[in-house]
Amino acid sequence: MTRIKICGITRSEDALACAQAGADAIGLVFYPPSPRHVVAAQAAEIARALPPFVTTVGLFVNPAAEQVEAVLNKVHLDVLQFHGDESPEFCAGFGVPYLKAIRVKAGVDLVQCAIRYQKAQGLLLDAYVEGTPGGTGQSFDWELIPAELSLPVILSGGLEPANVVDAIRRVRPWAVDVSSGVEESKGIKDVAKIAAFIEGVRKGCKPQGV
Ligand SMILES: O=C(O)c1ccccc1N[C@@H]1O[C@H](COP(=O)(O)O)[C@@H](O)[C@H]1O
Repeated sequence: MTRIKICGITRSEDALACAQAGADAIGLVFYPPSPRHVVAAQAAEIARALPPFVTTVGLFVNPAAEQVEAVLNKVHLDVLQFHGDESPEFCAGFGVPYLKAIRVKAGVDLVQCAIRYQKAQGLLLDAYVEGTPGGTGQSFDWELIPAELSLPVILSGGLEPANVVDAIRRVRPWAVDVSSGVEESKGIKDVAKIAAFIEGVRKGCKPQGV
């Protein structure tokens, strides 16, 4: 079954709703310009509210190493997600597994990206939108994803209940990641959309016609 990460959680009740609906991971955004930004104390409270076996992912965009260390000292994060121009050495420097986000547009060599970030747990593929590092609700052309990559693919960018079945059937990613598509407003999740999204993932994983 394709794993599910729901990102941009700002409230403990939303984190719990994700877990209860069957999400495998939640994402906490440590990027101050984002409308989904959380401070460390808030993130620690959200992480503590989670039941066992739900992974917490911390998202950063071109952070200073001290910023990541400061968050790690206060919040239990299982995985780091780097969404900027961080080098492989920087990403690997915290002793915590990481995902590298790549903003996909025509001409991006994803095979080379997977080789460059070979120590990552996976490549998270998001839409390239000029001037915005992510969380845009925009999707990209999934045909740009090579059939074979040396890292697991986490598909993101504009996923929502209405397109996730097709996304899974076409891309067959290791995991999907959604933020805008399950929101009621920026940073506030919609429980019905989360349930519909997860149902869509399950449907997309089944053989067609079942
Ligand atoms: O969520 C944000 O505000 C954000 C800010 C900066 C970088 C990434 C961000 N979110 C991530 O973007 C992708 C796609 O999100 P969406 O579903 O299209 O809204 C996802 O990985 C979010 O975690």
